[in-house]
Amino acid sequence: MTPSQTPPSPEHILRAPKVLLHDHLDGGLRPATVVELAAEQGYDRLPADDPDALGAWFREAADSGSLERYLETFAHTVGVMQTEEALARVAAECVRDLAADGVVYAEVRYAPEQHVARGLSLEQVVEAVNAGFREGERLAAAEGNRIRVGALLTAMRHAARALEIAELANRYRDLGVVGFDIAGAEAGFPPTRHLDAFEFLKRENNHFTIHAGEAFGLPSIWQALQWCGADRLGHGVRIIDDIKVADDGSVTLGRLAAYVRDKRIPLELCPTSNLQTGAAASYAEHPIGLLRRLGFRATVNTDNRLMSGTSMSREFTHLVGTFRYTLDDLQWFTVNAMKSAFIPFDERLAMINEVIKPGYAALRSEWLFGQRGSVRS
Ligand SMILES: O=c1[nH]cnc2c1ncn2[C@H]1C[C@H](O)[C@@H](CO)O1
Ligand SMILES: [Zn+2]
Repeated sequence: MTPSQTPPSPEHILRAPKVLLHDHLDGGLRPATVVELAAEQGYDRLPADDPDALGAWFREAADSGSLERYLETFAHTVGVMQTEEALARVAAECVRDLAADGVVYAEVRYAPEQHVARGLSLEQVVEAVNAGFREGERLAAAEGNRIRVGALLTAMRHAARALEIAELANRYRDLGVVGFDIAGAEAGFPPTRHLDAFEFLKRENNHFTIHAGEAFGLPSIWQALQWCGADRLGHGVRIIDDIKVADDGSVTLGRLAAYVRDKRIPLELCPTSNLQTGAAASYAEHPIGLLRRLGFRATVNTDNRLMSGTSMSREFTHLVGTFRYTLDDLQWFTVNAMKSAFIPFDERLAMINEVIKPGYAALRSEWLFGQRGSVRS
């Protein structure tokens, strides 16, 4: 048995370099931080004051089988992220937590319009988060975990501020913001409501992803790609509805699924989140297994670490346990994600060749030679 035939250990999964494209800043707070920020800011609506109980509350409340109910839990995180100090703290902790989990590159998203309830301007929100990200990168490096983080600015699809947020993302381009997104309830809020924002970004040669094909199916994916011109799909998991597997195992792709695969459209898959919102019934039945086999540009993501009680290592561990994935598979997902990032091509390539591939090669060689550090002794 070689490392290419054996599922990796939890320790190897933790240390494997990982890339995360779909993670919400307001979905990844430490429970203890929510409690402390609520006390500092006089937020008195938390459902629990003890961090463990609060963490359990978020996971259970988000586990409803409905995206709309899942989204209700964000009132409590957004509720305590209304000052520059709170935003910078949450952003710095996010980066340190991701880095400690072995994430080497991440794009973290949030909706600036949700953080202005106590008087901050959109610019102040973006600058506070950026400052927190830079501080988190510095602290993580000092802890021995190097990571690079870019922000994605999200507009809420039920609101009407998408163009304004797209313009904001464009203004902060090269200043920490690498792209744009829309999120929120999908059914009843098609992405074409925000065409002006997407057309603006295309004219500016900027990048965006769209949450599509999570709670609603193919029409949402089709609009996101063919009307709006999304570079990536947030989730996109319902593309499975356009794939037929016959009893003899033969597979037929519909026109849209074929387009997604042929054009190498990145799918930001979030397995645990999908189980909670009812988009998939179990890890074993999650479309990621088939999409990986068919060679779609599939990536693995956390979506909301707090609401899903997850991390990149946990997502990988579930997949390894379910599909017997090896280090080769984890490298494949990671390289897919790095290829799909919104930073410049030469920087993506350098991350792949200088960080990701050597990182996986080192783990394989450790496996072959027995134990950590034994390669040269
Ligand atoms: O999985 C999701 N689908 C749609 N919207 C989502 C998801 N996770 C988080 N959001 C929303 C709630 C957050 O407040 C917002 C910005 O991060 O994005
Ligand atoms: Zn999401």
